Amino acid sequence: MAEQPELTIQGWGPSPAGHPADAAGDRAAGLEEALPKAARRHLARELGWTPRRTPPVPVPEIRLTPTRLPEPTLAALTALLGEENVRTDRESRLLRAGGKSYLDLLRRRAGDATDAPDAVVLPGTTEETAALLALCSVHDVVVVPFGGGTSVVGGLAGVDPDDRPAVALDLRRMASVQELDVPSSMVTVGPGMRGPQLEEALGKEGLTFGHLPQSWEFATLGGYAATRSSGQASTGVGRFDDLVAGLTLATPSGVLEVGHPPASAAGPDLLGLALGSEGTLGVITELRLRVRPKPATTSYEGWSFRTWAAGLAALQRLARHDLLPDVVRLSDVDETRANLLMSGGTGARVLRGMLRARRHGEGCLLVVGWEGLPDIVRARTRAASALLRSRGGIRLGHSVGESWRKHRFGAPYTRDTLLDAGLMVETLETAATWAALPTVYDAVRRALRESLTAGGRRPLVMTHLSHGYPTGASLYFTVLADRDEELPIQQWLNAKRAATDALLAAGGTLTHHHAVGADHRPWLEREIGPLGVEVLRAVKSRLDPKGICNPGVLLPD
Ligand SMILES: Cc1cc2nc3c(=O)[nH]c(=O)nc-3n(C[C@H](O)[C@H](O)[C@H](O)COP(=O)(O)OP(=O)(O)OC[C@H]3O[C@@H](n4cnc5c(N)ncnc54)[C@H](O)[C@@H]3O)c2cc1C
Repeated sequence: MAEQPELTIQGWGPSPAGHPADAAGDRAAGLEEALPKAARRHLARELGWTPRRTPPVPVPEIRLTPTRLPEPTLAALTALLGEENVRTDRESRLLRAGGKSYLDLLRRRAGDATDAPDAVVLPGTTEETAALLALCSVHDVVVVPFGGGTSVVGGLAGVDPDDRPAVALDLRRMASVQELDVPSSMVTVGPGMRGPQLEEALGKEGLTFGHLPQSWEFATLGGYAATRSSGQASTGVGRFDDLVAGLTLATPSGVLEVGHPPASAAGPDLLGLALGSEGTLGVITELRLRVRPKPATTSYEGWSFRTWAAGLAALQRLARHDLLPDVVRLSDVDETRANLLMSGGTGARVLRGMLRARRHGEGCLLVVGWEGLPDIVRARTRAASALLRSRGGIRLGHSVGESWRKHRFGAPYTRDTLLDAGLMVETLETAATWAALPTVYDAVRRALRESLTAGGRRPLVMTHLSHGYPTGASLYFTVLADRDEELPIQQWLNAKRAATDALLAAGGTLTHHHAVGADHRPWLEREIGPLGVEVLRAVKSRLDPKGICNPGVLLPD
């Protein structure tokens, strides 16, 4: 198994040389190199923030409690998996301590990893995983499946109401292509595989998978399935759910095979229970995924709308006529302004000047991308462009679209730099119908502003629409504020609570693609109702009677 880059313990990955994120600025580069002067000034003015050095505590000083696994349990785990696949060393445990939410990073940066798993276990097959779950049930050990470790909702928190010892079940040994069925456009893979490895394997056959979330470099296919992820091209290729033809779920009560390609009417679809189960029902140990030919043509371009409302109306119109591009991303005025300032360079300056000259103000940037056969791309582009233009859109050309594509994995690297300079940086997301989107947008921004405005501090809330559907779209909010160094965790918890209440009240979903995790579970009942929660509990207690499978997430207390 080839070594893959690791996420860092206190942030995102170390930027590999030559990675596009280098242009956005990696953490070693520091604030001055990561952000152009105009962007630093803009943030200071908007936020009431003075840049300062707030580096994380050195890794050797991070606090970790001794493993709580009793000796007989460790011996049983070792007898099952072999010594090299049961790890209790400091680094293995630190690397699986939680995910990559702002709260996770705050804790790790402050030197706290007391919530790290007691051990890391690495099964190699479905059978080994099932045996491991049975063993952990007997020994009363909590099991938290660990894919790429990129959860942003506390999905790896490992919290157990009974405070039992916990292991992180790392899936990296199950990370290969097992079968490629070209006539059926289907690939069978291990859940520990990451996107880049899958694309490399498929590319040799002229195929692609096409699921590209911003966490693509590190997240795993099993993690995508467990959280119902959505990638940047989901409007075209579909959500991850749409791409799963079937999967294998190892549970403490046995192994389930769900999904019957190409389609089946044999009762309710059990695949839907496994997708989004977040490790609470067992471990996804194999995935059968839909693949497609590599697109012969890709075309990305930028457009500008005078206002957010005009951009929304244009996209709604595209959706109604089934003309939405494969990638669609409309930024509001705040995000457009910040992105143009952050990208710096002559291109952004020329663009701003051109928009002003056409009395477009700063506008709202729309990035669209089409992929597929040349004739079809051409026809779709032509029809969609005519509609965008008729709704007041100004075409900015391919360089804007290509620039977004080049830098699209860079933001998490920049986040590390901003955290080092005294900022709070976090994102949240939802989805709503076209009718409800404007209300949800206003309500969330208002809630965040009210919660985070205090003592000279003001937040910057930047929003974009992405993942379009015939019935609505997803909204993604990025929030920056001067960090409250006294109560940084409370500062974000208050804001998140206010935003979540607001988006639910306005008709948004609790989560469109980040999942429930530990952070959203107090609100799950509001989304699916008390009976819905009882149904999920009943399924869990049948598959996981001892409640060892990731008990800290999804289901409310
Ligand atoms: C910077 C950044 C950008 C992101 N961008 C996106 C985005 O564009 N789109 C998006 O959808 N998400 C995004 N995310 C969220 C995250 O990447 C996704 O939720 C992803 O699906 C998690 O995959 P993972 O392999 O890292 O899973 P992990 O974080 O390891 O686990 C996530 C949850 O799934 C469970 N789990 C993992 N593997 C399995 C398995 N094999 N069987 C059962 N349960 C399992 C875990 O126990 C946990 O509850 C982003 C996160 C970050 C930090």
